Amino acid sequence: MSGTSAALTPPADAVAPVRHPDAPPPGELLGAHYEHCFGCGGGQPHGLHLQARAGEGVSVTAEFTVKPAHQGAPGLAHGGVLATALDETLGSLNWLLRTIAVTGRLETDFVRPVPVDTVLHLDARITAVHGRKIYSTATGRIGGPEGPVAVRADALFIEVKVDHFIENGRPAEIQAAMADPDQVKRARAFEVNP
Ligand SMILES: CCCCCCCC/C=C\CCCCCCCC(=O)SCCNC(=O)CCNC(=O)[C@H](O)C(C)(C)COP(=O)(O)OP(=O)(O)OC[C@H]1O[C@@H](n2cnc3c(N)ncnc32)[C@H](O)[C@@H]1OP(=O)(O)O
Repeated sequence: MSGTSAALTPPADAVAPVRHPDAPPPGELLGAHYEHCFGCGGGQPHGLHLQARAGEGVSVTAEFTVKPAHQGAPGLAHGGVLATALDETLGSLNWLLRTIAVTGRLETDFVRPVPVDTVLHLDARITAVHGRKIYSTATGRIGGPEGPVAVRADALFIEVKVDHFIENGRPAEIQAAMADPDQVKRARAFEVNP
């Protein structure tokens, strides 16, 4: 069972994504966008610690090992955790555009059960851009990067400004982030696109 809703089908006048000239080269780790992010942050003890790597064009790869803490049914990954891994991998694509964007819609197909200790090989790419709307797709394979697809997702990310976080985030974390020069530098750099 699979299929993509109309909201995730790019309109006819959507354009191909353009890799930013300053995007990390293929093979390079992208790094966390925020230390306490549940998906990628190194400072988040309960997080997934996903590390995405730039691929060719506007694509990324990542590996996620399913841990006992990620179970839904006995010995099997929880679907929501797998969706999080897909969401995070898809979100990291926006750093190749140097655009800050948040998930508007995420549609996930769960094709095969994923046992604990499995390495999920994630592969994601941006398919089209229409104004602030960024269309993307991802797969998660098991048994190796060329193994069978266990999960897949299509997504729509929406471009936002840094103010999206400043206006909506809890003040304590926003103040801490704004006091961190690396975080501010990283966030502001993405607002000055050529
Ligand atoms: C110095 C301070 C430090 C801060 C620095 C931080 C740096 C962080 C860097 C990077 C962060 C990346 C984080 C990635 C984390 C992984 C990904 C996530 O989990 S993100 C969290 C989950 N997502 C949300 O929380 C979104 C909640 N939703 C919203 O805030 C709004 O709904 C938002 C921004 C998505 C859209 O609201 P609107 O008012 O800006 O725009 P409208 O006009 O509603 O939509 C624009 C277009 O998009 C379509 N659209 C919007 N939502 C849609 C949907 N759900 N389905 C289909 N289309 C949708 C609309 O139909 C419209 O299309 P038409 O231009 O008219 O063609």
